Amino acid sequence: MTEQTPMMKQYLSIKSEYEDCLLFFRLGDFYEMFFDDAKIASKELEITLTARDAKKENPIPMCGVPHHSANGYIKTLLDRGYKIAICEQMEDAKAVKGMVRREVVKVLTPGTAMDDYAIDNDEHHYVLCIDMVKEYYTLAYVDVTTGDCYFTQFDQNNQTLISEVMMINPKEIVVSDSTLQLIPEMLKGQYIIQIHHQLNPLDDIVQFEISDLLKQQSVVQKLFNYIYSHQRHSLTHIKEIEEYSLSKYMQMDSSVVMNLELHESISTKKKKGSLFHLMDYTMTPMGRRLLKKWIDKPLISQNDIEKRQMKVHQFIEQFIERDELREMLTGIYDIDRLASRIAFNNANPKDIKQLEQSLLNVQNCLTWMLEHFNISFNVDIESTLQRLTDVFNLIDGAIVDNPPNQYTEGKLFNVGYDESLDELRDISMNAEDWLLNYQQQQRNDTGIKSLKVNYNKVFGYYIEISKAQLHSFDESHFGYQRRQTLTNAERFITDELKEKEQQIESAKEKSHQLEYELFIELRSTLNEHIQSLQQIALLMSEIDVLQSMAELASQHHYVRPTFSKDKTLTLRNARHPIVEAVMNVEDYVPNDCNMNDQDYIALLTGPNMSGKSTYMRQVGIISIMAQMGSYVPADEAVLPIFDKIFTRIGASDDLAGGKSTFMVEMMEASVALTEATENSLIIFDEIGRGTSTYDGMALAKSMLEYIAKHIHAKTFFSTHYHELTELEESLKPLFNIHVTAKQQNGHLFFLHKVMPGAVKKSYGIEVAKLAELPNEVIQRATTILSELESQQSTNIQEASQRQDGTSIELRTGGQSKVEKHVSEKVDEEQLSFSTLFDTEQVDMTKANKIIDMIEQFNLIEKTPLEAMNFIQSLKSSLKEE
Ligand SMILES: Nc1ncnc2c1ncn2[C@@H]1O[C@H](COP(=O)(O)OP(=O)(O)OP(=O)(O)O)[C@@H](O)[C@H]1O
Repeated sequence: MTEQTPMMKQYLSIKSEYEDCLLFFRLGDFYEMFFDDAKIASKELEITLTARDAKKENPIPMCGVPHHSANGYIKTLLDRGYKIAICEQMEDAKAVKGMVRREVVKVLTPGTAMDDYAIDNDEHHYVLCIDMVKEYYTLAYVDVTTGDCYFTQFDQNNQTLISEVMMINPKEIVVSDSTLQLIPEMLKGQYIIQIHHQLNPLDDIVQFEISDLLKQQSVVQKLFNYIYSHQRHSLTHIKEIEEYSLSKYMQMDSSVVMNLELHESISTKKKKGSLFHLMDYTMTPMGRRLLKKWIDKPLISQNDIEKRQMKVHQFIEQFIERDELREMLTGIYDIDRLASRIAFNNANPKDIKQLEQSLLNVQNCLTWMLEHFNISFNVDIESTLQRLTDVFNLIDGAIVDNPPNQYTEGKLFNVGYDESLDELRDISMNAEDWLLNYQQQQRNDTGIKSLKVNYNKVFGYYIEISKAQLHSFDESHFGYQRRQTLTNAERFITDELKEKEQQIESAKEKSHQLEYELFIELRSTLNEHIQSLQQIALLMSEIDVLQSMAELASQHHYVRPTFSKDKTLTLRNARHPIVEAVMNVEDYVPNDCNMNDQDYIALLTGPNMSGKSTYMRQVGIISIMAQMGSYVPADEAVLPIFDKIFTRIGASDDLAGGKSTFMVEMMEASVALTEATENSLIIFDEIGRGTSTYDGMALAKSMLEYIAKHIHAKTFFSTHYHELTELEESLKPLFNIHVTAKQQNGHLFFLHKVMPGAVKKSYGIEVAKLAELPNEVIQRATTILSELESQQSTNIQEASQRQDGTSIELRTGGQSKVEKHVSEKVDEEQLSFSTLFDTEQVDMTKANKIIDMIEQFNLIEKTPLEAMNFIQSLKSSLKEE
């Protein structure tokens, strides 16, 4: 081992305390990285890997980034999940002999970084801690940049965990070693997971409101320990932890967020094309974050939903006042994040001034609200106005209009804010006049008209006389001392000038120091108002989201939905808001939808590309929008309140998790079938197509039967298995609908209109033709299809003949019809057709007779008792025959 230089020793000693971080080690104008850190950083940042002591036996790998442009590099590394320790020089290298003292000033992690460049205005930056307590998952998460903090717990169910984590979308997840084993692979593949080690008592760390009960939760302790170990800062700005239960909101499985494109478009993975993007007419970053939260957590209390609707309604009605309000909202900065910066002592003078400007605009908005709208909020507007006036006056009286970014540069405070500061400033301000006077006086004394008094950084103030004037000049006579000789001039100082210079310099220095102290003081006074600021931010974000919903409804002609008590679902002329928004409004074909507690499974058929997915998705999206309190894209909307939504749409692989398309499909279906209730909405798009036709069809059919028998959830089920449409005969709640298309002159036209009944034809080959598959393939497919179709009809004929002229369809169809009517009334499996009528002894003629009698009797209209009596009499009459 070669002996390390003192600087490398210093590096290694600091690095040993930050093993899990990339250490950005400040050397002059660069941050340097060494050893493995350098190898990682050079690869990730695509910068050159060099070596220190290249000529020695063991050169040290090294790379670096310029200090002034480090932010971009840091952000890249954070986005890729690295932790970064920033180590600065704590002394002026020129002023010290030997090693400069260096210290780590901050540790940045993807979820705890507070700097502007590392955070996205429109999104929360949550750090999420997951823990396991008995058979519960406990989750605690916080956004240190805004102070929002939440806690929830639920049964140990990995699907629920995945859904909830995807909804939170944390920047990093913190777990202990033991919990790591339980975390589903899918989450490990998608999120940055950090292992948590140390645990200090919570009391030493937090200084915000926290109930004793939550304090005892190990997940809360672990979360704040993790944050504290990186921020090393008191967490005064963290808002009171909001505890919620998943059942307080509409629950959506993880595929809903993706399939209904709540956050991003499936095809582009961008915000554009998502429901969030469509709905976003907010004017502030705080509003934007709240809108996202409302999309993720639709309400289930009708009362709460209607309260929001009423507010949206007022904003819609008063559109002129709303326009004014929107204008005023534009001038409001991110008060939540400004408040957090104040609490973290990293707010600069510009931040404080932005806060002041925001408060002025908030004041205007709230006064406007009081004058023109009659909307009440959880926070009282008048008392909020009073509190914000206090903070506004504080800043307004203190900081100048255009302050510098740094509070070490002076010129921050208004004249009159502090007497001593004014005095110090007078000295430097008056210096100018003094110097002009002094120059004039020297010119008079020496008789040299071109004499100048000037200043430079190295020599301070000096008197300059040109060489041409020097011959007639006796410097000692005037007490001039030579300072510097130039080609054309000589520079002097005098005792008087030196003394004045010291006075000016020290006044300047003192005033900077005083401004710095005053700024720190102002910041800590503002710190006492953090809670008020956070309340103001919450109120403004709510106003912003509500006006945004009003703007959305007005611009797109949406309607206010109502909620049914009897499980009716009626949509008239409903549209898919995102699809509609990207095409001409008149090109979109609106559709109706009708369901009730008797008919609640819609089996949807239609050609590919006709609009089946769009139709089903629109019902899901409309339900979410309605339960957010928003208006919806339809002419009329009556909806049940859904407790949960499940979707299985399109192909999605979980290759990272090692699961095939079909496996994912079955898992998603399984979640829906086990968790859905009669108040849920299930959207299944072509379930079963990932396997053989018969397997797929069998699975699809049995799922539909299961939903009808056990779940009774509102279900939309699209399929290309036309055989399934026959279920309408036997499965009472199921009804067929189809999306229309027409074939004309060999061309296929999509009409996108949803109509009752099933389609008889798939048009698969016609759609393939539209996709411009080679003509030869299309023609061959047409031949194969007609061969298959004639083969199938021969098989059916043969089967009928084998049954000695008895139609199989009639037999099975008839049997199930009886079973259905009977079981619907008596709901006992043992009373099925076979046990009731001993099938062995019922021939086809008898079966048909039974069916006729049942239909004549109109069993379906009767009470269970009447039904039972009728069946008993039927049985006896059959026996007698
Ligand atoms: N109601 C509508 N009005 C106008 N255009 C529509 C409508 N519904 C769907 N479309 C258009 O048709 C395209 C295909 O729709 P969608 O994906 O819903 O078809 P699909 O029947 O589910 O197809 P596949 O069976 O191949 O999955 C959409 O991208 C949209 O452009």
